[in-house]
Amino acid sequence: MPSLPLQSLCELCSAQKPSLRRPKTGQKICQQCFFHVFETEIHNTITAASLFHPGERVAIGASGGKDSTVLAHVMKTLNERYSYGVDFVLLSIDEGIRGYRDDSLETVKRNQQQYSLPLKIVSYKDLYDGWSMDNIVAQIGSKNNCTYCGVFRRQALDRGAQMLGINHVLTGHNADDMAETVLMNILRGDTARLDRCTEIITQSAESPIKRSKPLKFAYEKEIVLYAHYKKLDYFSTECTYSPEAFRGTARTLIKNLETVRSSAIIDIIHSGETFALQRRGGKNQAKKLVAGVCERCGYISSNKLCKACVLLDGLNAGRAAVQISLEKPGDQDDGAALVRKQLEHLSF
Ligand SMILES: Nc1ncnc2c1ncn2[C@@H]1O[C@H](COP(=O)(O)OP(=O)(O)OP(=O)(O)O)[C@@H](O)[C@H]1O
Repeated sequence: MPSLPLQSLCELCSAQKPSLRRPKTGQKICQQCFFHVFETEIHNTITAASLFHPGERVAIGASGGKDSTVLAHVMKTLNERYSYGVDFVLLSIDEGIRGYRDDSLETVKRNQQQYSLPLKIVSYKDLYDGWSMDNIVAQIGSKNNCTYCGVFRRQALDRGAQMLGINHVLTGHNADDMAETVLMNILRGDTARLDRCTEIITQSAESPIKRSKPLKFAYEKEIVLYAHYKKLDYFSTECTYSPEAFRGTARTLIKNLETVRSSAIIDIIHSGETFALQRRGGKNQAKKLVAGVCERCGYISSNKLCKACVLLDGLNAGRAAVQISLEKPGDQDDGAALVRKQLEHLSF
């Protein structure tokens, strides 16, 4: 029997017919090899960063979307395959967005059964004086709502983890998200954030909880393919409230770059990781945060009030505008903030 031409076999195993072209490398490979390389790359990311230790309890931030569903599936698979000895728990935040989060939480509840993992759901309403995102948008409109949601969700994930006695939360941020963030920080001239945005593990003085991103090098297109071929149960509707325009523009740019050069996503992350940022004589050095507690809610904060309580004060007082500086120490002299300061000192 004549042998098949080489290109009609999987470029990795040379045994099976290829069923897809791998977005990250362009290789034509079979489904089994795709599963294997996708999972193994995540395992390598985990071991290179020593992300877990045996006996550790770790929460997976589970939104029901493709990224965190794939994350939960792969973490369970690798934990069993490589005996990490980690005790995983699904942790979901209910922001209170009707027609979006209520439906995606139903998906997480099914995932809980499918993966036999415990699930904890924490809601904004319970944590924040009865405010849900639907109520917040009804009061402030749809313009700044992502700011509220971001501050509240970050703290809610921490608080949920604390309720579970856990100090490590995984999120499903992928390589595309990370490349977008690098690009946004460059475009904003935000060198302080640029310095740390590619780190796989982050922990701030404002939180006792460690965050990590095991999908940091996983391409979004591969996550979608993996979820599709594994027939994972996930929720694919976008949030009903307005997305951040700046991030959306950076996202489109990344996607366009990817179509002409598939390695662009990894290349941007690599650049972000290896930039040597020039320090300006201590001017750009981060002020040391002194961790204290919020006078109002008692949660960790480096200011008198934590960011969530500052926002809640505004909401409870019926103010619409965001009265909060979301800058981190060291950011003050960068980009737009720097231009603003220079303009303030101009005299005519
Ligand atoms: N409501 C939530 N509850 C728990 N974790 C969340 C929630 N929203 C976001 N996360 C975590 O933060 C990560 C990034 O969230 P983002 O809002 O950017 O969603 P995404 O990129 O669409 O991810 P996904 O596909 O998992 O929804 C998610 O993968 C998840 O781990």
